[in-house]
Amino acid sequence: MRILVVGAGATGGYFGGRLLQAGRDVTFLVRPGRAKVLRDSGLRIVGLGEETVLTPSLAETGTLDGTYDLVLLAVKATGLAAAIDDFAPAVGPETLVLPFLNGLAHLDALDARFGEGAVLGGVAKVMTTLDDDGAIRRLGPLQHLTYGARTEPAPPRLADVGAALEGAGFPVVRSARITEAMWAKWVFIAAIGGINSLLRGTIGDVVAVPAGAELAEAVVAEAAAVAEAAGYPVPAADLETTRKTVTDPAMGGSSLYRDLLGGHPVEGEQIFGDLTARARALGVATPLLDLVSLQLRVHNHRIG
Ligand SMILES: NC(=O)C1=CN([C@@H]2O[C@H](COP(=O)(O)OP(=O)(O)OC[C@H]3O[C@@H](n4cnc5c(N)ncnc54)[C@H](OP(=O)(O)O)[C@@H]3O)[C@@H](O)[C@H]2O)C=CC1
Ligand SMILES: CC(C)(CO)C(=O)C(=O)O
Repeated sequence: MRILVVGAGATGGYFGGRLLQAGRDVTFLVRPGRAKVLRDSGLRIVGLGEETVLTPSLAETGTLDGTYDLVLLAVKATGLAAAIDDFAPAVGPETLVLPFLNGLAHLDALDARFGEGAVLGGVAKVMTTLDDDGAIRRLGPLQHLTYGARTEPAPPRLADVGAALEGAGFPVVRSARITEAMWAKWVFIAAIGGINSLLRGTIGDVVAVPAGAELAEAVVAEAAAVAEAAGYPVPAADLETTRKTVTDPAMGGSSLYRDLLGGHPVEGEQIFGDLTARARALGVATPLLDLVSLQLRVHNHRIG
């Protein structure tokens, strides 16, 4: 199966790199800056005692000249529209697109361009970031992909997707309820990122002070209430994982918090603006998440 990874950053670079290591047919679609780093230094995965250097196959944007079987999409939401235009030449009648962006907003844009049947649902959990020198740094052991069809019947090539992703050194789950899984991840990331942003600290910082853990639980409860009202209640085990994570003294920050601290644009509208808008439409009060959403809007406005 020919796989095109769009976004060779912390998420796409990590999972794409693992697939490459496992011998899969992987090409990374990259823009000139990232292409230079990957050509000069290789695709490096570091941290947790690892120093892996891979030689990836690259396609620069604007040079795609054939279709792929599977597109793994891992760009920031802020770059989604441009990325869609850039990888569109790789999408033929049989291509499946598997996005790993947080939230659900990206699905509308992908469905509109490629058709709902071609767009799978996906959830990535991984603790990685890009170092200043372009290496993909693991910050913790978490690594997990979930994927599934959003349409009935499932696309015939879904089984091939499983075969392509499995056995590459990270757990992969095919979900029959992928939209529910995406909501559960949305609650997870909105809770972690919301707590980080609201209190300007890691989860460890927050739970170290009196009333910190209570605030963390309150943010989880708000996000979970929206998912429930939307018809996708977070399964009890996932909710428990989220609660444990946001009260874990060893837990750090989300990628959104790292972007916030670094003065970069954040996925505020996609993770919080969309969630709070849905909450309002459903009659669910989300005062804490509203504040996060507004705060991130101000941040994005300030940095321009
Ligand atoms: N980091 C994490 O731990 C996790 C992140 N996520 C989600 O995954 C998504 C990606 O995040 P993350 O990996 O952190 O982001 P990064 O910024 O690390 O990586 C995004 C990559 O996409 C590339 N890119 C952007 N536009 C294009 C384009 N048009 N063509 C080719 N490449 C492009 C960027 O390259 P360039 O150098 O050219 O800008 C960059 O390398 C987000 O929605 C995030 O919320 C989900 C789970 C975990
Ligand atoms: C919390 C985490 C690491 C889980 O994958 C995440 O999604 C992010 O930082 O964006």
